[in-house]
Amino acid sequence: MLHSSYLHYAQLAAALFVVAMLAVLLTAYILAIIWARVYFYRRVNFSPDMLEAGLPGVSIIKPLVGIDRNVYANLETFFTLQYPKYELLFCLESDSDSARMVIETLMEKYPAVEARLLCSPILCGVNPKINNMMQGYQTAKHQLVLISDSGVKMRPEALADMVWCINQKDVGLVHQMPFVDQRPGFRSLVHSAYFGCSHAKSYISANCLGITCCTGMSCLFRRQVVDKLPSGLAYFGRYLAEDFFLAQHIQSRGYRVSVSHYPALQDGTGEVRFLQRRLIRWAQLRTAMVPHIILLELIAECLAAGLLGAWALPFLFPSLNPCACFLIHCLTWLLADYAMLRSCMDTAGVDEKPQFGRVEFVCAWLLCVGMTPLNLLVSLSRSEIVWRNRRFRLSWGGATHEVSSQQKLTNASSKPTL
Ligand SMILES: CCCCCCCC/C=C\CCCCCCCC(=O)N[C@@H](CO)[C@H](O)/C=C/CCCCCCCCCCCCC
Ligand SMILES: O=c1ccn([C@@H]2O[C@H](COP(=O)(O)OP(=O)(O)O[C@H]3OC[C@@H](O)[C@H](O)[C@H]3O)[C@@H](O)[C@H]2O)c(=O)[nH]1
Repeated sequence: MLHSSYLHYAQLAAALFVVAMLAVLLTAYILAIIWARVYFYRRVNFSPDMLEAGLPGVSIIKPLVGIDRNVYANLETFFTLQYPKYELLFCLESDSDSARMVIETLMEKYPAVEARLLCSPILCGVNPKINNMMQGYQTAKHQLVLISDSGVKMRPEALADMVWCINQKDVGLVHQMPFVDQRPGFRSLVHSAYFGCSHAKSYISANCLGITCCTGMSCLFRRQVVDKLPSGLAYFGRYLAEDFFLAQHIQSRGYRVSVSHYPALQDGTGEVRFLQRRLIRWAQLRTAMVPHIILLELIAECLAAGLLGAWALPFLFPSLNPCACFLIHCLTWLLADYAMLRSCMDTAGVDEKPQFGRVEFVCAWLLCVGMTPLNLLVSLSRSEIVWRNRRFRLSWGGATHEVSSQQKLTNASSKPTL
């Protein structure tokens, strides 16, 4: 008797906790949607003083391996940036890389843009992206450095925006929230539904709470802060999640990390299974660095939160039907996700009209809602990370070692710096 009343009180407490948690999640989600609607695509103007003093130069490092989808069109956007002073540093892992021809064609088409092609990666750690970028970093002329992944497209005004953000008080790093270039097709919609809904919700909430959450696909930072480390950017070569540690380092030096008004436009036309592999890899990185985060992510997802709600609400209000609670929860989540996606799109500009229908969106959304918890669970079951033909093993905290490499740095043995 005593035992069953304890059980009842424990269940009551758990149900109240779940309902309170769902209310917090919903409120946080609504705030994140409003934040995105107000913040993204806001036009900024440089102060006359700053314009008079001259805008700072930016060295843009583009690490490239092979040909990505739409590589020509995406890279071309870096030759047409509306910014007065920048250099492009294309970093290849070998001079026979297939991306070389594309870059040379673009360099010929835009001779006025300062651009260099580098093909001698510097082996300084396990992270192949850092190894590749170091050749550009060492020769970069400017104090502001932008790391920009190969598959990212840049709007003409985005670089100026990032420079404006980094010139705010105490800002040491500015990153673009990963999003997707709006293209027709179901694959692109799945990418948009993932990055514009579930990912945007976590990314924005974390950043608004002051939690370091920075993806290295597009981030601008002050070189002088990184160069305080004896080996500079090379220091982060020991981690696979160099972006997380870079942002942490910059914060530890007393600088703020801020989000650009323009999300990063990834290509998003790749196959869904590749997106899934990438998300599993990212989840593996997060698990190694901040293990408790995965539990939080799982319960902040639509399905888990819905199942918890479908138990807790009828427990508190026995007249409620669990199935109805679950369906209403999913519908609310779907509408919130759609609102978030629209907030991440430039509704007043180029993306004014979505290039997809409602039914298509619901299908893509269902796929993402099912895929996200599955990815998190798969990530927990794996001990090795595979990234572009290389296998790695992570230790708790994020330090990494390579298990095997099928694709060695071509120049590794011939350069004295390696
Ligand atoms: C409606 C509100 C829902 C809030 C749910 C918040 C739950 C998750 C909170 C933070 C997770 C953010 C994940 C963003 C995606 C990051 C993508 C990624 O994995 N990128 C990696 C590769 O580029 C990168 O190396 C990882 C960087 C970020 C890791 C995030 C660590 C956050 C640590 C937070 C710990 C305290 C959480 C307390 C939250 C209230
Ligand atoms: O072996 C490699 C792999 C990748 N890269 C470059 O690194 C960039 C990102 O590569 P991918 O697109 O494969 O990977 P992701 O988009 O998942 O990267 C992301 O996750 C891991 C983080 O360390 C990265 O900072 C982040 O950009 C590309 O520009 C790619 O060309 C290399 O230079 N060498």
